[in-house]
This record gives sequence, C-alpha cells and structure tokens, in this order.
Amino acid sequence: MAEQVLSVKGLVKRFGGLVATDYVDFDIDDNQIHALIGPNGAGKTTFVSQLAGGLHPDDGSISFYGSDITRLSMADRAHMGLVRSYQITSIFRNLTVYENLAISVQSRLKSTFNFFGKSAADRLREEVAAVALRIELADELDTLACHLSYGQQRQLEIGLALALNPRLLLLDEPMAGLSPDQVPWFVDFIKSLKGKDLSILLIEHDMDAVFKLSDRISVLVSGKRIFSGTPDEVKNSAEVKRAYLGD
Ligand SMILES: Nc1ncnc2c1ncn2[C@@H]1O[C@H](COP(=O)(O)OP(=O)(O)OP(=O)(O)O)[C@@H](O)[C@H]1O
Repeated sequence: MAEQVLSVKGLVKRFGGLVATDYVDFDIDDNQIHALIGPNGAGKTTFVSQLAGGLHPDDGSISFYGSDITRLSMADRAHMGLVRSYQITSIFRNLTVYENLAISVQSRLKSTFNFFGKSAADRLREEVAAVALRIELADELDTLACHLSYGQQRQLEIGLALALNPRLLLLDEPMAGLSPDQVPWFVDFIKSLKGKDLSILLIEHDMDAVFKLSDRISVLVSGKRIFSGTPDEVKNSAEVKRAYLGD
C-alpha cells in the first residue's frame, strides 16, 4: 500500500457566518498528483492556505507523514517538506535564475552547511544546478528573471519551491495565464516532477489539464468535499456533473 503523505480530518474554517471549509476529510498518498477542483468561491484556496499554515483552522486536524502539524508555523511545515509554491510575485525579477534559486537553496542549507566536507559554495552550486535541470532552465542560469518568458517565470516559481526539497508541493493554479499552446508542455512538465517522495496537490481551473495530470481528484463545493476519485470516476459521477462540471 502507498505511504500516506497527508491526512486531513474534519477541517473547518469560518469567516464570520460563512463556512469556507466545512468538515473536510482529505488524504494524499505518496507519488500522487491530487487535484482539488470546484467552482469559484468553493474554498480551494482557503483549504490550501490551512495546509500550508497561512490560515489556522477552527476545527479538525492535519497530519503530515503521521505527525500532527495542525498548529505548526508555515516555516516549520516547509522545513518538514510541505511547501507551497507562490505566484510569480515571489520571483526576484532583477536577479538571475541562478541567484533566485540560490536564495531558496541557501535558506534550506544554511543550518546544515557545517556538516558537509565540501565547501558551502560548491554544494550550493550543485544544488542550484540540479534544480535548474528539473525545471528545464539549466541554459538560463545567467538570465535575469525579468527577461524570461512568462512560462519560464512560472517554471522558476516552481523551482523556488523545489529548492526547498518538498515532499508535498502545493501548486495553486500553476498554469494560469499560459497561452493554450503552452499548456500541453506544462502538463508534461508538472507530471515529470512527481515521484517517490514528491506528491503534488494541484488547484487548477483547466479541466483538460486536470484530467490528464491527476491520479486522484477531489471536488469541493461550498466548502464541502462532495466527491473524491480517479479522473474517470469524477467524469462519470452524476453528483459532480450536477454540482460542478455540467453535462
Ligand atoms: N479572508 C477572508 N475573509 C472573509 N471571507 C473570505 C476570506 N477568504 C476567502 N473568503 C471567502 O471564502 C469563500 C471561499 O474562498 P476561496 O478563495 O477559498 O475559494 P476558491 O475555491 O479558492 O475560489 P477561486 O476558484 O475563485 O479562487 C469565498 O466565499 C470567499 O469570499
């Protein structure tokens, strides 16, 4: 049986009288892309913010690889490997790709530098090069981020998160703003990131992309998780069609 990465039980978040997360149970296994879909205002971002630690739930629990993280800070969660990729604004536009990635790698390595025989600079270079390869920007290390194409900036944004060595990556609309001809490449790119020890929780409005990418899909409507299943099960669910996808 696949190892369980994340287990959420009875999560609740209220904004005044509005229940934005309504007793949600949710699991992610290792080596999976799990998409969270639902109409605008369904509570997807609110849910993900509670996983990342930016918002504190009113009730329920979140466990990550068996540890209760419900009350941990965002930094502590990131340190454990639960990392949210931020929108493009997290990129330093006037720094190079190398410098951007180095800042992220350094923030992870700084506490461990002294434990390695190699010089810190060598290790930093190696780690940055490895991330640049994964995000397919190895040829752009000296390019200023502001000179990258929009799609490459989105790759770099994911690279900043990968540099933190996540075991669960939270991606909130990673394909927003891409032109339709860029989407197929990006679908393959995101698929290439997952593996043993790296699962992905994806929020995405492009349903074709979601169906191609996901191992499992959960559907959120008015703060409630109304369905979870494989892409085929979601496509064929009368309940999901009624509440969200339409006929
Ligand atoms: N800080 C807040 N204060 C009050 N209400 C909020 C707050 N954040 C979100 N909401 C409300 O909670 C509900 C869920 O919002 P959320 O942004 O999580 O939905 P979503 O599914 O991510 O939507 P979208 O697909 O449009 O991004 C909405 O009704 C929203 O107006």
